[in-house]
Amino acid sequence: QLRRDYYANTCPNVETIVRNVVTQKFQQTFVTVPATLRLFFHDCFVQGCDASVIIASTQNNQAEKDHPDNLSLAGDGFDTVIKAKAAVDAVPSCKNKVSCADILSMATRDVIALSGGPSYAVELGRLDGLSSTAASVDGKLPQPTFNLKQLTSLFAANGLTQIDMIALSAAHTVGFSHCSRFANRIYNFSAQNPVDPTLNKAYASQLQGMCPKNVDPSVAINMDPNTPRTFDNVYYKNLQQGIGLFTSDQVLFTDARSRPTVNAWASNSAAFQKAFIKAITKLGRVGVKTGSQGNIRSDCAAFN
Ligand code: HEM
Ligand SMILES: [Ca+2]
Ligand SMILES: [Ca+2]
Repeated sequence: QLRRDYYANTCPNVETIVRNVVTQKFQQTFVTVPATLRLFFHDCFVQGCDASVIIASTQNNQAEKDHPDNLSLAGDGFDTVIKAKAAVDAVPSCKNKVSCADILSMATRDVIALSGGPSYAVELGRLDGLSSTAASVDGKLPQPTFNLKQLTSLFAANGLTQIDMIALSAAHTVGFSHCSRFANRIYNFSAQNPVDPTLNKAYASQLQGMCPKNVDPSVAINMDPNTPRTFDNVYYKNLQQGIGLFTSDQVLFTDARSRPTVNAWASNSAAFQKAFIKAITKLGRVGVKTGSQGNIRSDCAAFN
């Protein structure tokens, strides 16, 4: 029931308003890109794309954003949505007409384009959800230690195919990770191999240099060491070289069932972009709320 022209009558300029805010925020900090993109993913996989992840905790409710899997969501993603919402609501005819879930979908489309990724038309018409609990996040988000089967089944639970999963994983072509998320691959990996043998040797020593054993837990490193600020298919070229940061990245090349797709997209950026657009459009349809299942929040971080 999502439509491209959902706001044509109520707020015809909404896409321009959001894009202007996102562009301004992007000029202030590149972190806007990965932060917004990951926020969209973590929203859609928990209770659907309904901005439940943006709700702040209160005395009576521990919200999704305070679940351990969401604590590393960067503040700039939340800030982008809050600022875009304020700009939309500053237009009298648009006030309280556009959902936070749709603003996050538009902002995600915009950050992908701003960082060199594909442009696409975004579907609209999501309502904002009426609940957000930390408990509801349990088991809903993929872990960096996941193997192909685990990744595929979690994405399948959201109506996404293995191909969609491989395409969406390319989001790791931008952004940062804290050292703890892959430390198991560079220290004490197994009895036979102190370092994960699927990791490129030079990259492994580089990672050990940036993430020494007792590193400050706030240290974060680029996930794509080659083009960290460009949304591109270098993600797949890296995997071919053993330069996938997480087990869940590298397994896409290590596992013979997904390797052909990685190889195809490493050598064909247009094919990757097409698959990515298809997959992120499907991601945006997950668990969409309509009618009495949701509403339009006046403050994205609080229920009305
Ligand atoms: C396939 C399974 C996935 C796993 C296991 C996974 C796991 C992770 C982990 C552990 C981090 C590092 C967080 C930190 O230490 O701060 C991360 C970062 C990130 N993830 Fe994923 N992720 C997956 C899929 C996705 C998808 C589908 C998207 C978006 C479409 C996405 C977007 C991002 C972005 C943009 C970052 C960087 C965030 C930043 O720099 O603030 N990830 N992911
Ligand atoms: Ca959600
Ligand atoms: Ca890149």
